[in-house]
Amino acid sequence: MSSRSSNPETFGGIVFRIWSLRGWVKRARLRLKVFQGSDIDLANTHGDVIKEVECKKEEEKTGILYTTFDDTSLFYYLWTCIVCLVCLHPLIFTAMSVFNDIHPFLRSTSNLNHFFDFIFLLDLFIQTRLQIVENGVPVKNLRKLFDNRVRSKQFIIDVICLIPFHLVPGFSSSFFFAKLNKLLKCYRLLDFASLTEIRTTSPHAFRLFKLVFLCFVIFHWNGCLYFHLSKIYDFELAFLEDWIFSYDKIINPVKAECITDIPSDSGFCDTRQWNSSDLQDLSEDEIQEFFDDLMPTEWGNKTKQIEFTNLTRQYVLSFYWSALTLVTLGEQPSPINTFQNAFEIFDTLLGLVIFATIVGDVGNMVVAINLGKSEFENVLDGCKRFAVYRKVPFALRKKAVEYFTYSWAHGGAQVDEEEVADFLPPRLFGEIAVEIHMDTLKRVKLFEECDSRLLYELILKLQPRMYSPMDYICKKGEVGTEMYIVKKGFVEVVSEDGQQIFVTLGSGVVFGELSILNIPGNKNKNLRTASVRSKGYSDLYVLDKEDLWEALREYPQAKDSLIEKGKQILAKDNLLDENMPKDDEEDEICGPIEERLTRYQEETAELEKQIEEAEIRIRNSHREMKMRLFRVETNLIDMMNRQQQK
Ligand SMILES: Nc1nc2c(ncn2[C@@H]2O[C@@H]3COP(=O)(O)O[C@H]3[C@H]2O)c(=O)[nH]1
Repeated sequence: MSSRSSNPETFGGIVFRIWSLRGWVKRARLRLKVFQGSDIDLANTHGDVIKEVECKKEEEKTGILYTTFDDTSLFYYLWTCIVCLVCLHPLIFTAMSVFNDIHPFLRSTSNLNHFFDFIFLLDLFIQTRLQIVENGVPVKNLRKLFDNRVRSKQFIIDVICLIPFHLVPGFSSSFFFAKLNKLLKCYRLLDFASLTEIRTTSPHAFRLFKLVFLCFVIFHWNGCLYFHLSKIYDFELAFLEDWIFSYDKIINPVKAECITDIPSDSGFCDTRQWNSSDLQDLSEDEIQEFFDDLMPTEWGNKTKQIEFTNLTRQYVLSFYWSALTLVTLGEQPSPINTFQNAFEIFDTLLGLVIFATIVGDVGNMVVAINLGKSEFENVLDGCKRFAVYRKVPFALRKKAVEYFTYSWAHGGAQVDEEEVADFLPPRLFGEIAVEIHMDTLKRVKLFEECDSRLLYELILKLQPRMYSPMDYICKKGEVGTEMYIVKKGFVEVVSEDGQQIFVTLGSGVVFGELSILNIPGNKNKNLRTASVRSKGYSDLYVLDKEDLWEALREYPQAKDSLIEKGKQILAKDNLLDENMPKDDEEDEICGPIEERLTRYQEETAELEKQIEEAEIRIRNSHREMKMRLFRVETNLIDMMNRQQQK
């Protein structure tokens, strides 16, 4: 008996031990993770490593069966365009099925539906292979992509869209209900919009198109709903109720033609002035009688023919009613019963929202389109006000205004390069800058043999600047602080009084380098050796002396080659004295000793600050480490105590 009763106890004990051991392992792993911080990733356990290797193997497989799609690729964009075009079919024709005259067309094109379903099916497949980004890396593993898609809401929508409701009894008789599920696929239009937004170079035009399209869809559905309601009310009542879609609107123009054929003795000769309001006092039966008696047979037949034959007219009038109501322009026939009132109220509210959205959106777009221009105009106005306030001579004021006009016309003020540079990562902006400026820099003879890495460094430091006609860029005898590269236009090297032109420099030429290169033997030292002025409007790149030297410090060979070329120019002008004692180069580059001392002081202060911060960080992490160690130790002791107790 005792052995029997001890058995369950032993079993329970074993289970308990396994359970507590599992708990301990779990906790220990968790603590290890906390202790080790983010450096150790527990996902790299044996099982996960095997999984990852399998994933990698699968990703490496090639061939059409293993293709995945990148949502930023051109292929995916074009495919989205195709799907969106197919989506337009249910979006337009589901609502239009309220017009009976369109049914023959819908029946004749029913074969196309299979093709559209095929496109939707293919889209569902492609979506299951759409790459996702995990930890910044695109995932290409098919199983992962499939699992991810299947778990998304869009997958459910895609599946619902593929249900063939036209085969389901009860739905098959109505095009509207048979196609209703396909409308869900219109979420792909949003995908198309966001993809286009990224790709387009005319975002404002696209946003305007999007707005117009949205309005069209809302007007379209509202117009079709209005026509459907009129059908429910029965069109004949339109003679009594102006609100309902009236054939009168269709018939009147044709009626005018028919009336000419009506015999004068038919008692219907005054029909030219005929108006539905004349019949308002009559009952429905009386109206019917009136028409049965008075209308000539020919006219009656013609009216019947017109009924439901003029689809375009029906649609256009319904759309027109819808657009007028939704943009709350008014002047629509008044509703006469509660439902019509409710419908009108709903439409008016919807219209107000749409109207507010349109006005707001269009306003924003116009502001965005003109933002650059209005900012530019503000600056120009400010400049004019300043010139008037400071009594600037008319000729100078004119010159300033002309400069503004030229810089606007040549796109200088339209793009804020600094804003773009701040937003983009430095490397990427560097690549863009290289692409833009390299062409000019390569044409510069001075940089012909320069290391391409030096050119890259220089490009990032170039500043664009524009000069007006006859503007002096530098004057002889001034201290040189920057050098220039002509991007566009011409500059003239002239004598001090500006009367004699020595040489005219065009695109790709460098000037102003002699006074900043600290060429040994330069008689003018760091002073400009000539005056330079802009011939017409000229676009220049400006390179600061400090920036040039900072770059040259890293590339001594390039520095030597630049100095050698400078020497050649100076020798040509007899401005080079090889016997001149060599200045302390450091002094020349870095400025006078006081300046250098201030700079060193600033740099030391900055370094001290950094060291202090680093010390604080080390102390904090030390304290944290100690606490973690303490916790681990306590846990280990607890655990060992518990083990001993057991
Ligand atoms: N002195 C001189 N300078 C020239 C000539 N052609 C172009 N320049 C440039 O004019 C610049 C004037 O300023 P810098 O002396 O710094 O550098 C000079 C040269 O880069 C020339 O024939 N003589």
